[in-house]
Amino acid sequence: MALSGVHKDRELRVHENLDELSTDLADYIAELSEASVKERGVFAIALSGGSLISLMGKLCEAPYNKTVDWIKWYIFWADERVVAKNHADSNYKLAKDSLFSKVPVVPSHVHSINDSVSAEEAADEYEFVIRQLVKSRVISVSDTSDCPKFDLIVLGMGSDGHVASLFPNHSVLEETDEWVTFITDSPKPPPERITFTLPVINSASNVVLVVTGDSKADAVHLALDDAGTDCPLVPARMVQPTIGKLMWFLDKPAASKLDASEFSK
Ligand SMILES: O=C(O)[C@H](O)[C@@H](O)[C@H](O)[C@H](O)COP(=O)(O)O
Repeated sequence: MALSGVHKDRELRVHENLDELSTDLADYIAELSEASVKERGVFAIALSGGSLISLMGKLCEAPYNKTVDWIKWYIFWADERVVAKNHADSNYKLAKDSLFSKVPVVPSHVHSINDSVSAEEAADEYEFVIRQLVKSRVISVSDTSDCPKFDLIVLGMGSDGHVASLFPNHSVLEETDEWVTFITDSPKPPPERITFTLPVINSASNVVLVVTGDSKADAVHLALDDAGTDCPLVPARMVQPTIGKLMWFLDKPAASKLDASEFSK
């Protein structure tokens, strides 16, 4: 690892290269899975789309393919594009093809959205599914709110600082009543998406942000450094788990505009 730093309730790990980052990410997720299965008997994980999925790929290789207790995994999407499940844009398809077709997850534990209804209906239905699984304790409930407490939510970040499908200056950032909401005007195509809201993300036991490449360096700086009041508030900066742990996995180009003081804190 090139550098690491702990500040308040978040930790940053900056890696020399993507290979090293992927190994560390697989180790970290495997450890969280083991701890959760030991404590609760299950591991409820929610994923986003984008490059983080291929960066999670080592989880499906030795030794993790054999050591992770895959049948205890319950898989969700922190955001999903409202397209058919077999469409190239589907986050479900991406994760299935790259990860879950390679390890013995239980098909009925994989909770993808209903792709045959509108974005609004898909969000409502997805929230209903999550509510049922909170009732049956597959997903825990937050100690501080009525929100679900996922064992882990894995997020990427766009170069505009968006996370999940929570985009800068979008009213979706203010949604606090719903657990899952929808947008029809995503600046990143495709336009129709469902997304966990900030209260749900911030209620998780663990949140991981996986961000690589120099096109993200400005947004990483805005998300993590002590920015002035005239700096734009990027959604990634609003990811602040109430009780849970926040971990950023970065490569050196993505971390290139961070204040060096981050690493001595
Ligand atoms: O479905 C999506 O589009 C996402 O969930 C989105 O939030 C993604 O994670 C980021 O845009 C980062 O994507 P990249 O890592 O590919 O840049």
